[in-house]
Amino acid sequence: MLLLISPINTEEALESIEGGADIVDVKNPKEGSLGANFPWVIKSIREMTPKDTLVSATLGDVPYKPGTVSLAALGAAVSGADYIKVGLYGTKNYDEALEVMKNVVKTVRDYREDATIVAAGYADAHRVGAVDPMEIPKVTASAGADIAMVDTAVKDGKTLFDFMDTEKLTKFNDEIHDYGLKSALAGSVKKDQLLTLHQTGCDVVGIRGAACIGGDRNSGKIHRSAVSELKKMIDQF
Ligand SMILES: O=C[C@H](O)COP(=O)(O)O
Repeated sequence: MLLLISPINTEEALESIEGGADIVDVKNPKEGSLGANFPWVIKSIREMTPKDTLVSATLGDVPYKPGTVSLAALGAAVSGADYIKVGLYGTKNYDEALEVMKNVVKTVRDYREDATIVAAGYADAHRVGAVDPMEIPKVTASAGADIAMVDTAVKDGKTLFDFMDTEKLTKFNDEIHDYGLKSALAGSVKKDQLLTLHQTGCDVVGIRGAACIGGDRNSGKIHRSAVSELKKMIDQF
């Protein structure tokens, strides 16, 4: 299982890198769960990150506007993101989510064929009217994307496991693996939940809060000691 850490600026990116993150995921929590950061922040973080470490960028909790989202995806790719995450927030169902993802895939592949494209749904989709997370593996495969992800839309202390139990998470992971693709899971994940996530077959775990001093994704700052503790735990599995 790979460790994806979500910094908001170059200072936190350095802590993520020094702590041993496998993927440095540039994010802007002020704009939501998968809030987008600015192109120059993505560019600076790509420049400071070792070449063999992937840099990811979130496009935001996106609306059902395939054109707008495609342009955002191109912006992330041009800024140097290797890994592009789309939060399928404003898409209410499979068809809408697929339409957005197909256009993102076409846009990004046209610019950079080897970019990794992530379709992210929300475990608590019912709270915001978004597409059912169990549709995400099929959306990912049908759109030609690479990774099916689940995060939580509302960061109010509830974790991924409050909305999806291990049986459901295992089903999600099995389904995306059956397509020959990979899974990523996030949602206020705590260090004592890592083993369970690994056991469900998760390929990438996404973390911000638990990598911050004090464990708060908004008021805290990512620190290398917290990142390396998470990394050491994962490496033991
Ligand atoms: O992509 C993963 C997210 O940044 C997870 O953030 P969180 O651990 O604060 O829920």
